[in-house]
Amino acid sequence: MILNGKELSEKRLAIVKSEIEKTDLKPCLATVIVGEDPASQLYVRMKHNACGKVGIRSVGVELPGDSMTEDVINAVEKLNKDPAVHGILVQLPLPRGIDTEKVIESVIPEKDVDGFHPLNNGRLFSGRPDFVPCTPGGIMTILREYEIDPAGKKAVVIGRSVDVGRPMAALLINADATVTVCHSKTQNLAEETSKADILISAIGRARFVGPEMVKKGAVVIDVGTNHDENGKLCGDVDFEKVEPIASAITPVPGGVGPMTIATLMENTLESARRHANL
Ligand SMILES: Nc1nc(=O)c2c([nH]1)NC[C@@H]1CN(c3ccc(C(=O)N[C@@H](CCC(=O)O)C(=O)O)cc3)C=[N+]21
Repeated sequence: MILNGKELSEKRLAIVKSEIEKTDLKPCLATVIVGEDPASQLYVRMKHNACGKVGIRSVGVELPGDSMTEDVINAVEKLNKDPAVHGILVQLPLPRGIDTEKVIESVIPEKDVDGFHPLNNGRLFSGRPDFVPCTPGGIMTILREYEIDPAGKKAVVIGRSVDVGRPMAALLINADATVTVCHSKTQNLAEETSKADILISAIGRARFVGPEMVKKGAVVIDVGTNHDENGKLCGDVDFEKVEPIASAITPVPGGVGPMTIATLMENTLESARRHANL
């Protein structure tokens, strides 16, 4: 079975749209982008497009690539204080030289629709999540909508990043899975991944996960957005070879990526609701 993130994201976006139309909420997402990385510009554009589709207002702050940490924090603090702004997203990665942790901590947790602030992280890890990071949040929505219950299953996450691997592990723990987190220092990765009932790959290497790493009947979730040697967009998983042995698998494109954006819209709507005490 192919887990159609594109289709599911459209369904979720339609729900967000109708919720906004039903209320007189005027949700607003602010994005902050530093420098001119074309991939980051593309992602931010996609987020603004999604806002436009569902009726979320969006404002974009663009700072030069040679900005100092303080400049970025100043921009964030303006948005913190602006009552019309409900969500703040600082596009990552930030240019080298900028203290990413400091910038993330400058976003007030109430507007942290990315779920990257340590307070929201801590809440997630203590089992009382508030804003959940959009990629792992979107993956949990995929699992729920396709009625894949992680409870009691063995889940293996490859990657331990703050934006994907770590919160993914926390969400799966909260959903009663038995969770293993693998990373660059893991010895015998294939031995670990082959035990997974649910395998989540967030490595960032084109077609790295082959069939020898996957148990027959496993659910395979591919977070990778890579380009292969021909410049073709592909995931971490060798889809052609893994799809036949998986019971369910997300494609790239059209899997996790669109769900990331849909979850960002949901988080922004939720923030606007709270702001209005609805
Ligand atoms: N503060 C912050 N929050 C993020 O959520 C964040 C970020 N920084 N930095 C970069 C990553 C990456 N990311 C993606 C979102 C959508 C797709 C997506 O929709 N991809 C399409 C394909 C798009 C294409 O054609 O390249 C798909 O998979 O179908 C991919 C990647 C959000 N990120």
